[in-house]
Amino acid sequence: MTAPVLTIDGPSGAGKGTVSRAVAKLLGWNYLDSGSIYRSLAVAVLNAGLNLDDVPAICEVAQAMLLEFDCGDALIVKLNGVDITARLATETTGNTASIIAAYPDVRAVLLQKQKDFQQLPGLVADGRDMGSVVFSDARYKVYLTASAEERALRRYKQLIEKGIDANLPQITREIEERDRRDSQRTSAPLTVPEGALYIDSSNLTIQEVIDQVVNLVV
Ligand SMILES: Nc1ncnc2c1ncn2[C@@H]1O[C@H](COP(=O)(O)OP(=O)(O)O)[C@@H](O)[C@H]1O
Ligand SMILES: Nc1ccn([C@@H]2O[C@H](COP(=O)(O)OP(=O)(O)O)[C@@H](O)[C@H]2O)c(=O)n1
Repeated sequence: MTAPVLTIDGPSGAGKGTVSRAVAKLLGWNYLDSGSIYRSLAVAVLNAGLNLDDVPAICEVAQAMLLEFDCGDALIVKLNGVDITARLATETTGNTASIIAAYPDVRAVLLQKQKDFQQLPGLVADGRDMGSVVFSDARYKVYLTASAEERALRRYKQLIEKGIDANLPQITREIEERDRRDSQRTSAPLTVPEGALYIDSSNLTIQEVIDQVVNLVV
């Protein structure tokens, strides 16, 4: 039996990670935070001091990197044996991830690493192209969004809570820039997958979103 997949795609700060983790826990399913794979590669690329337009070198780093995920209450990620969890959350990492994620060759190298997460009893997969490309035949699909102002405010509060210095106007600009880059790239752009349940969470609580998503499956 193939494991059923629930995909949750959407822009930065929409609540994908929060909702996906909660839904995976409620269903007892596995969880793939595909953005953390792109973010981990961004850390590896920054560590190696590569130029962000050196695609062959980025692909080489992507192929060689060894990632370990510990999906307990909080996600812990190790890159080649070193805990990089704290560096994953920064906006520098997120923006770098968005730049290198636009290269089709880079996406191709990371494809199988993501597909490997489809294991019984099921998978909740969060990202930009989960329902459109990586798990295009998923049984359940959600597109989760919110206004750019609301998403910037959420991200700002999240960074401050983590003790990371943050500036709201700058985050708003970066969110808009990332939306543009993620939606306009030619390879696996951010899009509403066919048949997806569309949820605008601007005026919904986290619990209300979780309820809508779980209702799709049970
Ligand atoms: N519906 C909501 N209402 C208010 N805050 C939310 C909502 N959904 C998520 N958040 C908060 O917004 C922040 C970003 O959520 P996150 O799950 O990291 O988004 P994404 O994975 O889409 O980038 C988190 O601090 C989270 O608690
Ligand atoms: N499936 C995915 C997931 C992330 N990404 C890229 O990786 C970046 C970081 O992803 P993320 O999910 O951690 O970002 P947030 O939504 O948490 O800000 C995104 O801006 C995308 O450019 C992607 O291209 N495809």
